[in-house]
Amino acid sequence: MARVGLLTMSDGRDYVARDVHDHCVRAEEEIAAFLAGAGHEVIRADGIVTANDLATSYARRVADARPDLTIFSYPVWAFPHFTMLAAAATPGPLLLLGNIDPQFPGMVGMLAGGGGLDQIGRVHARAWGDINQPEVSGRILAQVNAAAAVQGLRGATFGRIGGRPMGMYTAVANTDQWMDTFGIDVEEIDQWEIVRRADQVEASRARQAVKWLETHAGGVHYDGDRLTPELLERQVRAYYAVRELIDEWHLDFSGIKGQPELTAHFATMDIAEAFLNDPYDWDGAKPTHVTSTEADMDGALTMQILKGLTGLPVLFADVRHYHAEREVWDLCNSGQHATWYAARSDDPLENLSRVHLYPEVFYFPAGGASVSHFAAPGEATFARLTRRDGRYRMHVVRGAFERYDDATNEALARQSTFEWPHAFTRLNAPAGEFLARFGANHIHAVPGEHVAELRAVCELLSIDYDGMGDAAA
Ligand SMILES: C[C@H](O)[C@@H](O)[C@@H](O)C(=O)CO
Repeated sequence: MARVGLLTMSDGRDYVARDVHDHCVRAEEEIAAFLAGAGHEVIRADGIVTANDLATSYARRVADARPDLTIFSYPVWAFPHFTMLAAAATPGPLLLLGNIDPQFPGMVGMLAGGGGLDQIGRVHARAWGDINQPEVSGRILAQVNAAAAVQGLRGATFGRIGGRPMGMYTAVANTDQWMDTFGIDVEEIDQWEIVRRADQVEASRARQAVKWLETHAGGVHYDGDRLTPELLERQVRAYYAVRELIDEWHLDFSGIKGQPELTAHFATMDIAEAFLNDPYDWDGAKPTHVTSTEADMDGALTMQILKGLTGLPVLFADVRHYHAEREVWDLCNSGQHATWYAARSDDPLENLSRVHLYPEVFYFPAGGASVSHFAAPGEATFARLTRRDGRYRMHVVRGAFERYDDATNEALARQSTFEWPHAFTRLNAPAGEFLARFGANHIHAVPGEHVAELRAVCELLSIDYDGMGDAAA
């Protein structure tokens, strides 16, 4: 649910404003009803804007409610300086909405206002037409969702637990640039805190959780070495330790370095990361907390934006392999995929029934469980924030998760790392285009179609939109 401000621009001549007043009010009521019907909170101005001082005072009053997006509606010709004054009093994202009604020159009003904003370099979005038309309502809702996701970043705090892993430049972002572009602060927290606090977690809590996993997971494959009940308990303790850090440091999203210190000498963070990203754990339902593997900052930020758009758990994966003969990617992760992706069910037990906990592989001598499953099939939107020569861009590509019969899934997974989670994926972009341009080793996804929203997010953040394949259009 977003908070949307709504102002209607009109004519500055009292005798004209009077004659078009009812038309303006009807148009505003229709927009307000549409937005409320879509589940959003609407903050309407105290009246129709028919004078310069009202443009400022009405806009200030609406801005006081800190809307995620403010819509300037143009059902009739409107004096353009009203737009400029109202925009000056509107700090947040702006959408100009023009009608397509030949009887009333609302389109002229929108273009004159928009042209003025362009002249001063004020970023704004535009929509036009009959709000009852799906392409129009869809464009408006994409802007509303994008604005809510972007505003949701402002004032947030990222918890960077541990530093850069394995020399991974793509995992590290510039904190000044984050504050300037996204309004996000970064807390640097030592991984030692996980080790220290894990020790203090009540044993019974850890045992209870392990019991739940043993009962409900598709399999817990203890081997008496890399995966034992004690190691699984340690991973559960680490999960609770990170939950404590999130609460105490007021973290909105996080990343955990893991390699090599924890994965060599403590345990992997796979259980922690999987269930932090999940909308549940063994204690019941809970909000998801975006947590990136390898403390990947721009990865976590991409996930936080995708969560802001959908409210859903978000996938974090390595771009591990391309099966050219199948034109399918193996999006696997040396860390975790939220277990929700195993069946995308509201019933945690249905998801868990498809999850297998395997002993960690040779990369991770400290051991623990890897959280393995094959992502359930379905359409999805894939995205990743990267930087080119210091400038942010958002790679966006459509695609779909695929899952095959057990034997095929296993055969494909054994070509990479069977024990890790896999999302076999068909992308709507040629592999050559993708590999030539994709600027990171990690990719993120959410179910459904979100290309228009991501394009709007890039406009609002003044970063480059880099659509691939059919998302380029
Ligand atoms: C186990 C390896 O170090 C992996 O973590 C590495 O290949 C990556 O996934 C890097 O993103």
